[in-house]
Amino acid sequence: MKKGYKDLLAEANALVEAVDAVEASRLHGASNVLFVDLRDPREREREGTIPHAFSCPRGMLEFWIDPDSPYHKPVFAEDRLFLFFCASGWRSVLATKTALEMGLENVCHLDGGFTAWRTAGLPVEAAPAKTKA
Ligand SMILES: O=S(=O)([O-])[S-]
Repeated sequence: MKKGYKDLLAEANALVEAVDAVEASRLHGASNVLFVDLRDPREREREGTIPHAFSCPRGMLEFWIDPDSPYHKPVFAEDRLFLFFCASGWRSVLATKTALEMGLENVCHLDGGFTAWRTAGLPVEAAPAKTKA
């Protein structure tokens, strides 16, 4: 392996701002902060999510951020702090590094992810499966 996952994580951790669950809970609810849930829909349905989190499956991140992409989501063009989280913090630190490299300046990730949030006794809401219209 030219560069393994540990190398990628170390590089990202050196660059990216991490917030712990308590710090994240202080940011939660502020209108200029968007919590971005990178987990897959099945993880969200099984575990629930952080209230009002915006769901962006990790695989779509680059395409939803880039305004030149046909899949762009305007929410990523808003002037906000984007707080990325996943289950335990690996996907989110890599995703946050990517978001920074793409030009989003106001970004951080939740150290320990949703697991740390739930373990801290912070609020969780159900994330029901989307029903087809
Ligand atoms: O990417 S992960 O930390 O949720 S396993």
